[in-house]
Amino acid sequence: MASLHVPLSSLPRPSFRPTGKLLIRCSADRQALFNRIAPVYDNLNDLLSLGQHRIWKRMAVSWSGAKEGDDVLDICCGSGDLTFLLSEKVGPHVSIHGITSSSSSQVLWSSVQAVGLDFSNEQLLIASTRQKLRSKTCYKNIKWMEGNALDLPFPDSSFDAVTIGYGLRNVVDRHRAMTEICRVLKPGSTLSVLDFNKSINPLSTTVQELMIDNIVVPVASGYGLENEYKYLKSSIKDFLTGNELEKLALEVGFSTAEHFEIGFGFMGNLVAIR
Ligand SMILES: C/C(=C\Cc1cc(O)c2ccccc2c1O)CCC[C@H](C)CCC[C@H](C)CCCC(C)C
Ligand SMILES: C[S@@+](CC[C@H](N)C(=O)[O-])C[C@H]1O[C@@H](n2cnc3c(N)ncnc32)[C@H](O)[C@@H]1O
Repeated sequence: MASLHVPLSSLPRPSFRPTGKLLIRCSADRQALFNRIAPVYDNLNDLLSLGQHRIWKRMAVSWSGAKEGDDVLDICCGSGDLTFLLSEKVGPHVSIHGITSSSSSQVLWSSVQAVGLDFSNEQLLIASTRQKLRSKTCYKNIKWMEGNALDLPFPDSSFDAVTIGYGLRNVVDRHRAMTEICRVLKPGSTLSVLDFNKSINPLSTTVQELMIDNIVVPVASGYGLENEYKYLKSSIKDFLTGNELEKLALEVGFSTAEHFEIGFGFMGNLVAIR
């Protein structure tokens, strides 16, 4: 696991209003934010969620229904947590070379692929570095792509399952993103959207905000990332509730959509079938 001791000087500098408030208005600002936090992103997630985010991500991938032999896509993949979990679902789990006959002919890897797409090159660099450090056969079939969730570079009906973890809240046009996801999914296939839960329960909202203000942001400020993690609270405030996410999915063409609250109500997962 990468060390948390990343020199602040190595992090690219953000742009601020004269008031010192970080601007996160457009795609470029968000791209820059995720490039800046990339070196410490995984470790801060482990620390700040006490490792729970790994359980939530496993739940999201299970809900995607991804199975052996499927073609799968993880949008806004970041450092690849969900992409790795998807590749474990779709395989292959033994080296094809290992099951070849005695002939010396090269056997091509299965066409099965788990694709991780993100527009942050720094996040993708972390993802591909992690992939190189892992030995599981299935990880060899992961392909990392730099691209935009709002304009997916795939034909219609390309994938058997799609995940987007902590990404939908961060794209600048959620309707367009969901429309694109619906387009690239095969009919009858599943989208699994994991993100923070914008609760309709005032107490849950208050506790979530108190934890961000009093634990998450102070810890992040130790890495010079106070404003980047302050963005979390405003982005959740601007997000959609579970019901609104279900409505959006049906609006763009999914046949069914259901939102589940997880992580003590702090997180949520939308499961939508094309
Ligand atoms: C994996 C998690 C968050 C990913 C993430 C998403 C974003 O949109 C960000 C935007 C800006 C900076 C960072 C992120 C980002 O890391 C969820 C877990 C990590 C959270 C940072 C911690 C959230 C704490 C919860 C409010 C309460 C957790 C309770 C748990 C039972 C301990
Ligand atoms: C909070 S991270 C989530 C990473 C990973 N899915 C996870 O669960 O840890 C959000 C990611 O979304 C990416 N992102 C935001 N908007 C995007 C867009 N329009 N196209 C592609 N990636 C985008 C960011 O670069 C960042 O890596």
